[in-house]
Parts: sequence; structure tokens; C-alpha cells
Amino acid sequence: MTGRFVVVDGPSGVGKTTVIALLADLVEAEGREVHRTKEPTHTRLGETARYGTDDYRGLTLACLVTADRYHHLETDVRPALAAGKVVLCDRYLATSLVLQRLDGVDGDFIWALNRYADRPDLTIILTGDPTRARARAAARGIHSRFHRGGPEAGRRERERYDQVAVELAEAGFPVHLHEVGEQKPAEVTAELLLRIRPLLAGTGSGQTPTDRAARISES
Ligand SMILES: Nc1ncnc2c1ncn2[C@@H]1O[C@H](COP(=O)(O)OP(=O)(O)OP(=O)(O)O)[C@@H](O)[C@H]1O
Ligand SMILES: Cc1cn([C@H]2C[C@H](O)[C@@H](COP(=O)(O)O)O2)c(=O)[nH]c1=O
Repeated sequence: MTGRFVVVDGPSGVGKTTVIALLADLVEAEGREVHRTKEPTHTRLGETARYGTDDYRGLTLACLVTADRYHHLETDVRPALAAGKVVLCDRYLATSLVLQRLDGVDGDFIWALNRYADRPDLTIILTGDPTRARARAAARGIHSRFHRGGPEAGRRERERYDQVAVELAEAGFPVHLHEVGEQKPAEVTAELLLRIRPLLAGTGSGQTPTDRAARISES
């Protein structure tokens, strides 16, 4: 059985890491082996990107996070998919399309850099109240220039993710946009499982970049 590549993306503090941990348990309970991972990775290259946003900006940071992405795909994601695992990845291309643009990099360049990056079977974009998300990210600790700024920065970030959901769907990526609202993590996860289940059963298509219709769903 081939693996499935599922990405959870969205603004800082919206709950990506929390939801991935819960989803991993639910997917394993469905009988599939799960591989949890995140970008930037925990390699030297990834940590340079994660903790280096005050030193590296614009084109340089765009190249750093994409180099980390290719290394991640080659050494971690593709082997896990080849072993039949369900890969749950915290942040991926949507983050680049939002944050690198906020950093002044144009979209065409970001797409060109990511030309050889794999298309996930499903990109889930979590959105939620920006004030709450920013407050949670601040409470957990700020390690990136992109986490700074109050509700206004959070609103801009959220708007960009909403736009990127459409952009990815137009590029043929299967995208699911989920508004967290007042939901508890377990409620979010239960709804997301309904979107992932068809992929697990093999009734959803695996990753084939050319044969997918563009689509976006919401809950
Ligand atoms: N739906 C929710 N309701 C209330 N609190 C939540 C919810 N989801 C996550 N949290 C809490 O918010 C904080 C941030 O969550 P989490 O680390 O999962 O966010 P994240 O999107 O992965 O953030 P980042 O991208 O900045 O790493 C955590 O303390 C988590 O317990
Ligand atoms: C994947 C990706 C990441 N970044 C930057 C933005 C932040 O500094 C970190 C992510 O922080 P987290 O809260 O620890 O998840 O990485 C980026 O600029 N572009 C990307 O594509």
C-alpha cells in the first residue's frame, strides 16, 4: 500500500501541532502507521531557518526553507511514503507562500523554488481567531520574527492563508480549509478525520500531480 502525504498548515498558534498529535492517534487506530514530521525540520539547516529569522530574510530565508524542504522530502517524507506510512506534516508550502511573501518575496519565485516539491494528497489549512492564535503563540514562547506583532499582524497572516488556500486549490492541490472557531482540539480533529478517512481507505487518490481536479472544501 502506498503512503499518504497530509499537511496541516496555518497561522502560528492556531493549533497545528496539537491537532497533528491527536490525528496521529486516530489514524493509527484506523490501522495505518503514521509518521509525524514538521518544517522547518530539526536538522541543522531547519533549525537555522526556524531560529534565524532575525538574521536571514527575504530571498535568503526563502532559499533556506526550501533547501530544508528538499532535504526533508528526500531523507524523510518520501522514504516514509514508500514504506506505506501516513505522513502528517506540520507546515509546508502554504507557509512559504504566506510568510515569504510577507517578507517581500514574489509568488512566482516561491513557486519556482518549489517546482520539484511533492504535492500533498491533502493540505489542511486551519484558521481561527487571530487574537487568540497570537496570544497562544506568545504564551508558548516567541522564537521567530513572524510570531511578533499583535492582532493586526495575526489578521494579515490569517487573510494570507485564506488566499493561499484558493491559490493552492487553483494549482490543483486538494485543500481543506477548517475554521477552528470555539472548537476544542478533539472536535477539530474529529472533523478532520472525516476528510482524511477516504484517503486511508484508498478511495481517495494518491499523489499524482497531473490527474487531480482542483478543489477546496471547508468545515
Ligand atoms: N482549539 C484549541 N483551543 C484552545 N487551545 C488550543 C487549541 N488548539 C491549540 N491550543 C493551545 O494553543 C497553544 C498553541 O498550539 P499549537 O502549538 O498546537 O499551535 P501551532 O499552530 O502548532 O503553533 P506554531 O505554528 O506557532 O508552532 C498550545 O498551548 C495548545 O494547547
Ligand atoms: C516552513 C516554513 C517556516 N518558516 C519559518 C517561520 C518561523 O520562523 C518558523 C516556523 O515556526 P514554528 O512556529 O516553530 O512552526 O519557520 C518560513 O519562513 N517559511 C516556511 O516555509
